Amino acid sequence: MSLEAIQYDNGKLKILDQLLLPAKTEYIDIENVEDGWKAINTMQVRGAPAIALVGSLSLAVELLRGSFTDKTVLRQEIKNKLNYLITSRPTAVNLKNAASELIALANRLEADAKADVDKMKSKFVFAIEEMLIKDIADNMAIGDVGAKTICKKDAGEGLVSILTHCNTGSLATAGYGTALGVIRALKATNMLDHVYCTETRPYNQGARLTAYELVFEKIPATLICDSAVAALMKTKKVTAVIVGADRVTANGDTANKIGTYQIAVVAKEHGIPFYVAAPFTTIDMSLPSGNSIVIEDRPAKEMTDVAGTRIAAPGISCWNPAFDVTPANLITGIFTEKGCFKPAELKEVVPKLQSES
Ligand SMILES: CSC[C@H]1O[C@H](OP(=O)(O)O)[C@H](O)[C@@H]1O
Repeated sequence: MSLEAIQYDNGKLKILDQLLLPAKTEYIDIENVEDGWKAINTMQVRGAPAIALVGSLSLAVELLRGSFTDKTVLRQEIKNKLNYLITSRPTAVNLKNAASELIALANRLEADAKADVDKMKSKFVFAIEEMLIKDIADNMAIGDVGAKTICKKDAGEGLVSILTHCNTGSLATAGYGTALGVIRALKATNMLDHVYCTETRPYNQGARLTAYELVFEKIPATLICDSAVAALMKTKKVTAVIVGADRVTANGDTANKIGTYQIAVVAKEHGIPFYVAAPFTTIDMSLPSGNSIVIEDRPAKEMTDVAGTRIAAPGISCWNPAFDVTPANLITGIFTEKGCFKPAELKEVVPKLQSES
């Protein structure tokens, strides 16, 4: 059983407070949208897919606690709450996509003369619960696509060693993970030799979360400093780099955790393939390139303090962007549940696949 970032059962929502990991495993109740917004904004829960799920589920639990007599009032309430939720963190596209789909669903349900307001609410909540189940299935498919691609193109005769950055596992999704899902799939097919995970300063998703997941599942792994990536590639075997994504634009540029861009540059220098793993809906065709992605700035305190103790010199100014953008020319392929695509293929394949779904 993997570590569960989200526990949802019949209208009750709990999240694992990831700010306390790995020292403490503590779940907190999410009873409404305000709780959901705060948990996402403070990064008690994080990871693009998990953010979308917790935001949507926080609305579901709030609606289940409330009662409505009018479908128009319910639809407007849903729209207001979702537009508020997407202000919690701007860069990852998953919550924005979920909000757009759920607002469109609310409009359809309001227009459905056969559904009264109670039926509208129950159908809306059921749709959110289905998102949770779909996320788990999609993650398994991403893992399968990634593992098969790497085994076919990069493994050669031997086992593979993978470098990953940040956390993209069960603590960032509803289950198997994205980049870490590919690693799990490689392990499951006995193709994995070793995993290197970066600390991922300043929130330390790698040291605190990815290392925790890898140790928990007895996956052979080594933690490295963010600054050790080039030396690792120069001195040890790295078959491929696999990272997650918060948003992929139409030309294949990808926003991901700060530090991803420099890993891609160093991978190019060493001739190591660089893959992105993400749900298909992370591809945002409305943005032509990475220049259009809003990059979230986080508080300086997340850099200057470690475990509540200040380590940076008082008075120093800080720049703490949560993400950076890796240009498409540094990306070998993008693993999604619908297949592996080269960045240059997106403009052609994405519209076709979107029309099929
Ligand atoms: C599958 S999670 C995608 C993405 O989210 C992480 O960012 P954060 O921890 O700030 O939410 C990181 O960029 C992961 O790659």
